[in-house]
Amino acid sequence: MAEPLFERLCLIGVGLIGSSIARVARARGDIARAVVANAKTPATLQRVRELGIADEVEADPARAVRGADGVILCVPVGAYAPVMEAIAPHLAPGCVLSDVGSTKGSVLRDLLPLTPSTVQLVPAHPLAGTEHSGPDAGFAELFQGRYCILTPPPGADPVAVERIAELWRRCGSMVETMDAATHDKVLAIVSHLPHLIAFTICGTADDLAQETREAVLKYAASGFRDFTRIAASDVDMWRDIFLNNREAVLEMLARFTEDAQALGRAIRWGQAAFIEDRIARGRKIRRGLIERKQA
Ligand SMILES: NC(=O)C1=CN([C@@H]2O[C@H](COP(=O)(O)OP(=O)(O)OC[C@H]3O[C@@H](n4cnc5c(N)ncnc54)[C@H](O)[C@@H]3O)[C@@H](O)[C@H]2O)C=CC1
Ligand SMILES: O=C(O)C(=O)Cc1ccc(O)cc1
Repeated sequence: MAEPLFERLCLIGVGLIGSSIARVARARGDIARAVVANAKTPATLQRVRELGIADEVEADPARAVRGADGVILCVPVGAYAPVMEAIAPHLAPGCVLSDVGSTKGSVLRDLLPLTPSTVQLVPAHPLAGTEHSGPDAGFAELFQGRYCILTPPPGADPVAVERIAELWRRCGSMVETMDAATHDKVLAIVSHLPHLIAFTICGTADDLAQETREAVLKYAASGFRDFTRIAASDVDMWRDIFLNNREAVLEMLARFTEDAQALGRAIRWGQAAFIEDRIARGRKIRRGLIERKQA
């Protein structure tokens, strides 16, 4: 077996993503010699102890990071600033600081100014997840065959970047690198806008008159059901994503609204060719995605 990448890997937050990393580390043995878990609530800490997925469980984030050569923030992105304030003075020299957050410009904004010069910041975002949250929701196979995007700041130490890249490869992921602004634009359209639409459509259905709403729930076929799956996602996490990728989400929402209104107009005026074109584009994109997966 290869040498562990980290002697002491500290996970701040052990929900779906943090506990999945802990599970992979436990299952493989070549990611960290010891995993230290920190969480906000005593209930989560207790559950992590019961699950036996970490070597140490520590309630105080400042104590948790002491002596760690790797630290990964696995909390909602809105919690980064206060968490970083608490841990920054206690990060060991030479430590690699990473994260798994869904927005990346905000990570540089919140972490870089407080990162000691002896610590290397290498942000990451595994494009893998579910609508479930908490330590019980995690599983070791979550990252397998999925992309993980690294957004190292300009001038990042290539050795530190490679260490985080190798961590994700050992989790089964395909690693890509891009700048934070590009990441945030791409994710706004492929992930953040679809969630915004799902939350909204469920709210719209819920606002309908009692009678209609009941019929919607009773006859919910796959279209509406697919939206309800992602609309079941964690409230804190998604509030923080929207607030921390504001510009890109609003830009994609504006484009989407314009396009949706154009389709609405075509329906109003009976423009069959326009409607057919929009549907055909959707089919083409879906086919392309499936072909890429099979290739
Ligand atoms: N859920 C998903 O599908 C994915 C989530 N992410 C990102 O991963 C991060 C974690 O998400 P999940 O594991 O899904 O969330 P989760 O809700 O399952 O777990 C979050 C953890 O953070 C802790 N926490 C929350 N607020 C905190 C605070 N103020 N201070 C300290 N700890 C705090 C919670 O106690 C919990 O242990 C988020 O930044 C999210 O954007 C990235 C990829 C996929
Ligand atoms: O459950 C789903 O469909 C997801 O889209 C999961 C997800 C949520 C947030 C991310 O930043 C990445 C993946």
